[in-house]
Amino acid sequence: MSHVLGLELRREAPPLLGPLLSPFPLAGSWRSQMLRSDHRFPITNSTGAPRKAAGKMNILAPVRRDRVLTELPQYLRKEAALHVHKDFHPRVTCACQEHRTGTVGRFKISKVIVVGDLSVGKTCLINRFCKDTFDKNYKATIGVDFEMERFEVLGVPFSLQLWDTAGQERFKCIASTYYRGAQAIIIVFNLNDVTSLEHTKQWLADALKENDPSSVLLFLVGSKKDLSTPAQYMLMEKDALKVAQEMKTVQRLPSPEAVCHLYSPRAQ
Ligand SMILES: Nc1nc2c(ncn2[C@@H]2O[C@H](COP(=O)(O)OP(=O)(O)OP(=O)(O)O)[C@@H](O)[C@H]2O)c(=O)[nH]1
Repeated sequence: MSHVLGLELRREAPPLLGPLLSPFPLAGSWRSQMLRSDHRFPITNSTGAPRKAAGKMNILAPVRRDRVLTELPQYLRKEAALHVHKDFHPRVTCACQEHRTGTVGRFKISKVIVVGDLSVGKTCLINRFCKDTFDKNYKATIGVDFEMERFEVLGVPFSLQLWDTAGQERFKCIASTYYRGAQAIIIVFNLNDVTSLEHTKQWLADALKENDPSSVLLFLVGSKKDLSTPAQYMLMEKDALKVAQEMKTVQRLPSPEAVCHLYSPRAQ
């Protein structure tokens, strides 16, 4: 199961990530950190004993069933859609089927960074997505954390790297070194804390220092919906949509991708 893979990855990151990341020039933060370090990560089994060297080792677990998309989900609102087509371009499908994906290689990997104020719910959002869990106890992220989710989209293997960054000021410096090479930025704010919404502009500005605004996808996500009253929620939604619009205009982001999602990992 891919959420297990996420945990496994942390223990055995370099051997697994090596072949995954090598064809992808942008997802370099983790890799370059590892390349810079002198550590050697032994390949071990669950008991910690080294695995036998096998001729060929199938290290990837099958893609989780709910991560196999046989058709692209249709958008609910066109203005909030990442794609408006029903299928890949025939040339893309053909190239994938014939393994002619060139420099992209066998795997397509996208890097997503999740940023936002302290305790807004970034880790919970990722955990709900990757492990379908929710922890009500707060444990601050130190520096960065990392999850990997594998998909199969219209028969094409696809992996998502999710980088969970710390919201605490003292870790900002470490976390920001992992911003580079993101294809998507998720900025989280707390629906019950207007200051966290105001701070999203600064989080975006910092993340865009390391990324190309013309190609990055942006999501503004409001968390802790279960803790707000309908009246509070309506007000906040209005403000959040305004901020999302402002972000698009100020940062000249490509239009439909700056979208506002309002979310609660508890309520789902
Ligand atoms: N009620 C409720 N609590 C939430 C929700 N999302 C997160 N929390 C709680 O808020 C606290 C902080 O959540 P985290 O996900 O750790 O926050 P974070 O943004 O990762 O925090 P940092 O790592 O410090 O940046 C935890 O106690 C969570 O249980 C939500 O949607 N509803």
